[in-house]
Amino acid sequence: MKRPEIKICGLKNEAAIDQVIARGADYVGFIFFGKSPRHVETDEAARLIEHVGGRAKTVAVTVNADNDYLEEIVFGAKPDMLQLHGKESVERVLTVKALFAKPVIKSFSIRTAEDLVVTEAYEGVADRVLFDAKPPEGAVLPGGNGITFDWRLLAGMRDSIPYFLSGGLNAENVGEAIVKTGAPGLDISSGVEIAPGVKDPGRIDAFFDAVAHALESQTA
Ligand SMILES: O=C(O)c1ccccc1NCC(=O)[C@H](O)[C@H](O)COP(=O)(O)O
Repeated sequence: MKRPEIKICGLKNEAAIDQVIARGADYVGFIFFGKSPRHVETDEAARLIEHVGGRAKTVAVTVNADNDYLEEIVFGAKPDMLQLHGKESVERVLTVKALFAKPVIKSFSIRTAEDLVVTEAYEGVADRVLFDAKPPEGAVLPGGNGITFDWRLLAGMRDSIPYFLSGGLNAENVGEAIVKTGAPGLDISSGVEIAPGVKDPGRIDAFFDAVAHALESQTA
């Protein structure tokens, strides 16, 4: 089985960035959403992205951001990619790509099979898609809620589109997620934290160890 690409989201300091990259993260995500405990200001993100220094792809995660905010992020922080984690339409994704010339990851909230149907319209429009769990009613955050969805819904997705499986992944369940979905990408945030917005070295190591173990078991 091919090793899935791994994206660690919601990073806020150099030590956690260095650790996840050393352990093999392919993408590191920075949250630009004021209500999130993982939010980073643009100047802070610029420093962190400079610190990454090309060792992993850097992703700016935004939620229904307007052009002014995207411009501030793109030119201020200089991420490699934009993640659109709100209710951005196909047209909005096309506009963002045309205006800012950055690859786009479009996120979707998934609970039922119908939630996946709408994502088809974005094929060939978004560069990658990310399937996250639908937040609970009344949740403040559209992502980073640490909840899973029914991975069986992804049956048949294996080859059709490069996607990240996201939502509630952690060291305990990532092996099962890999086996059940064969996802080409995995995305995790709160599963490697000890408190909202606080990444934990032990949990980061446990997560990467669990991924390695699952892949070894597959090839054995
Ligand atoms: O993580 C946040 O606080 C967040 C806030 C607003 C929009 C998106 C956000 N996270 C985006 C991600 O890509 C997370 O990694 C994804 O939702 C999975 O989070 P988790 O279930 O905690 O692993």
